[in-house]
Amino acid sequence: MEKDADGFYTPVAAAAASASDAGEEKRAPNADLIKSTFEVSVTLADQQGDPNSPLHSIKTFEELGLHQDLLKGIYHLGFSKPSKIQERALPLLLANPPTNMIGQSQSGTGKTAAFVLTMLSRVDFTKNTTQAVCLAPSRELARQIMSVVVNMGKFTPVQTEYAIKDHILRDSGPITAHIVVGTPGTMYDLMRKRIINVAGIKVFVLDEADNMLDQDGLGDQTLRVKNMLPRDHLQILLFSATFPDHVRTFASKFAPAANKIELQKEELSVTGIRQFYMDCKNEEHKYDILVRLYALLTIGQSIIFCQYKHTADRISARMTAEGHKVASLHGAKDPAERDTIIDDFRDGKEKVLITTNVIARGIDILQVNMVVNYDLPLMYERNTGNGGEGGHFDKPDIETYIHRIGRTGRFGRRGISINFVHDKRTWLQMEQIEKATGRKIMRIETNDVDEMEEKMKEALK
Ligand SMILES: Nc1ncnc2c1ncn2[C@@H]1O[C@H](COP(=O)(O)OP(=O)(O)OP(=O)(O)O)[C@@H](O)[C@H]1O
Repeated sequence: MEKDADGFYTPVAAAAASASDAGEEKRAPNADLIKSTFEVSVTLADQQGDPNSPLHSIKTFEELGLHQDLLKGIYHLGFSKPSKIQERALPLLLANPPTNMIGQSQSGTGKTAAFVLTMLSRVDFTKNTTQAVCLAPSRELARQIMSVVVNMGKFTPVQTEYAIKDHILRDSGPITAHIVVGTPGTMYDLMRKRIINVAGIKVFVLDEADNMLDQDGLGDQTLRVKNMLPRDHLQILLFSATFPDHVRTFASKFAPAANKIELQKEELSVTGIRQFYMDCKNEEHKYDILVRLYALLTIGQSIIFCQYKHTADRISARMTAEGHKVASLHGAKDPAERDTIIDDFRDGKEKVLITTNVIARGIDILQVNMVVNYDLPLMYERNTGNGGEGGHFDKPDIETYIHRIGRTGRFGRRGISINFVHDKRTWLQMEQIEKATGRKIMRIETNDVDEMEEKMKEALK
């Protein structure tokens, strides 16, 4: 991938420029923004011409009713044609009067641009007050969304601010940024303390909406934020690759009378991701196999998902001690460290990232061509007996599986996912995943490194 000066935009510069334009030297809003490598591969053109592809569109961006300054931003990012979700959603999102939207489209098909363009289109830049807020489940995703806002808004005077932990200086005054992106806990805090003035907010976006609304996840915090917002004239946008049935009903209440773009069950994951499994003998064997895969993991970049933080730490410490270069990231690390780890990975300084579900959703790093489910994603189920005390992890978490493997195969690229199974229980869990997603998971022999290599290289061709 070539990184020429034009195709490799550094949001830091734009953020600093927009901060100083507004005479706001004190709080450079996006000073820690990541570099984004918005590279577009030639194969995309073919896929965008295929009517069955989620990247297909018959319209151009010009036909979608976007402002000239936003079209410039889009082309600056190297986008030439909209994807299906962008083509279908944008005219509905931009129509007046504003209507709510529940938008579902496979991982890596460009949902972010759809809601970012809506926020940028709805902001009145003559008013220095917050008009659009966007919530995401992790700081990593919030920072990534912000880089899209800054990049797409490069030719607009947009002012932005974060609502993520440890970002806002304690003595900082009220936020006047047009668009605020963050995680629900911090967003709520800033609204409650009136650092964010909610009166002018007219767009409320939930990325990874099913996760943000889930009562077992961030549902309570998200609802608290919503209750702070003006009730009239608020356009609510919910986007995700998955909307399981138990969230769908709540989503419809949360965003009443919404336009809906939905996927069928069999369309949930993109076809460019080839799925494999490896039959390991036991937990220790899983580790051995991972180490044997190391050379393959570093051909491009890879993400290894574990169920627990301590597993991620343990295997990364062990691999590091054995001379391999890996990084680990999870929610118990402090925010500054998390930012450095993900930025280094994004920049390709680290090739293998061992992590938990914290980055299972939304993270867009085009060079990631392999995802390993070291542990399959499992759902916490509360016990039904004994007054509901306690619970256990036994059922596969289908949605998280879809999001995890979706960290590869972005926007038509090829990718591989490998699941480690090691006993009857994990085998059955994988079978359930296969059934629920309707996609075959192929076996790869664990003791034949050549076969492994051959199959994987073929899958990436
Ligand atoms: N019209 C387009 N042309 C070319 N590239 C695009 C286009 N729209 C989006 N992209 C690129 O495709 C990639 C995936 O987009 P995005 O991250 O928005 O996916 P998503 O649908 O939000 O996925 P997820 O469900 O995993 O969050 C990004 O790198 C983005 O820059």
